[in-house]
Amino acid sequence: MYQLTVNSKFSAAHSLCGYPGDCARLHGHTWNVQVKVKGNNLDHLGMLVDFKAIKKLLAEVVDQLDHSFLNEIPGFGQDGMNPTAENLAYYIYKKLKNPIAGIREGVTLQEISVWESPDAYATYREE
Ligand SMILES: Nc1nc2c(c(=O)[nH]1)N=C([C@H](O)[C@H](O)COP(=O)(O)OP(=O)(O)OP(=O)(O)O)CN2
Ligand SMILES: [Zn+2]
Repeated sequence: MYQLTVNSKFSAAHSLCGYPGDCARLHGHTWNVQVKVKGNNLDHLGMLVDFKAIKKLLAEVVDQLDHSFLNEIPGFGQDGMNPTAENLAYYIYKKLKNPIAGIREGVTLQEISVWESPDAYATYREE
């Protein structure tokens, strides 16, 4: 099995609804995002998939989050999920699962990790 990893980041504000502390107030982070893709077979170039293809798909999602107020992004906020690192990892996973699978047969999205700070991150994968 081969595994590819691509990293990106974005800056965004959020507030955690119901949080019993200062994270309920408006504040921001530079969020680091990591995509892991897996598959068993390489193409004629010796690639699982071109890193550029993963970077392009990730950029499409990240660009929508960059310099946003996450609570206002559809799927988050009062009628949706609290914008925690866990829920951001889930959100990005759901956005990327099908596009990644569409790059090439046998290639699947393995997991998404989201860092809220250098010391704390959450990972979502389907098991
Ligand atoms: N499991 C989670 N716990 C927390 C999340 C989260 O997304 N998932 N988020 C927060 C807040 O967003 C908070 O802003 C982050 O706080 P923290 O990691 O503590 O970062 P700080 O920069 O504030 O560091 P300190 O060491 O607390 O000063 C909280 N928890
Ligand atoms: Zn926060």
